[in-house]
Amino acid sequence: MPDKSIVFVTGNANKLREVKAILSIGDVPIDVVNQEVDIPEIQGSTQEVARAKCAAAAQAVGGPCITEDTALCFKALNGLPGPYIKYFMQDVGHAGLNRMLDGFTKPGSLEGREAWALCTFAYSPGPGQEVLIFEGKTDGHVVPARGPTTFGWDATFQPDGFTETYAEMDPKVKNTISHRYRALEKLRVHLQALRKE
Ligand SMILES: O=c1nc[nH]c2c1ncn2[C@H]1C[C@H](O)[C@@H](COP(=O)(O)OP(=O)(O)OP(=O)(O)O)O1
Ligand SMILES: [Mg+2]
Repeated sequence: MPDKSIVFVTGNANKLREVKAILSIGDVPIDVVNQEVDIPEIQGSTQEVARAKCAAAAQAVGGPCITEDTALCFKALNGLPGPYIKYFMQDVGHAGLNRMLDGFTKPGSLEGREAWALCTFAYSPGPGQEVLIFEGKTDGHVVPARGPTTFGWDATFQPDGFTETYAEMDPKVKNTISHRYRALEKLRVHLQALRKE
């Protein structure tokens, strides 16, 4: 890669902020340039959705790029809503997501409310070229919303090992344990190897 920047195709300003923050730290900081292009998202597994989106994004920008797909997966529902969490969140909100799990849970207990946040970064070297996938996962529970409701389902996801939801914790802490951070640590290795080519 001739320069030290990468094009991130996303329309989500919160994602962009976290990705910039995470990739700006480290031995070899990576500069992220945003292009906001509306890319259609297919139905399928998280990896199928991610591959198709990145391939279409590379066509749209005419060069190398990364895209990112975030899924929230409920254990009791065998991984659903998964990649469709955006539409569930929009239509039923935090309270509705909680209610979906009430039938699996004893009142006041976290048992049955297990969930994992799954982040799938995809990298395309350019239009028509093979897309690479980098995944990161953080386990936790779905809880009644606590904290600011500015970013998706952050207020309703409590990562394991913490008493705070993603929304309540210091963003710096979220960025060291999140699904996004874990996926970016893998992507970072790949991008650094490309620079040495
Ligand atoms: O760390 C997160 N904490 C809480 N909520 C989150 C997070 N990361 C994504 N989200 C939300 C945004 C969207 O409602 C859905 C993913 O959908 P997803 O298609 O990947 O995102 P998007 O359409 O907003 O942006 P993009 O232009 O990159 O496709 O989960
Ligand atoms: Mg999207």
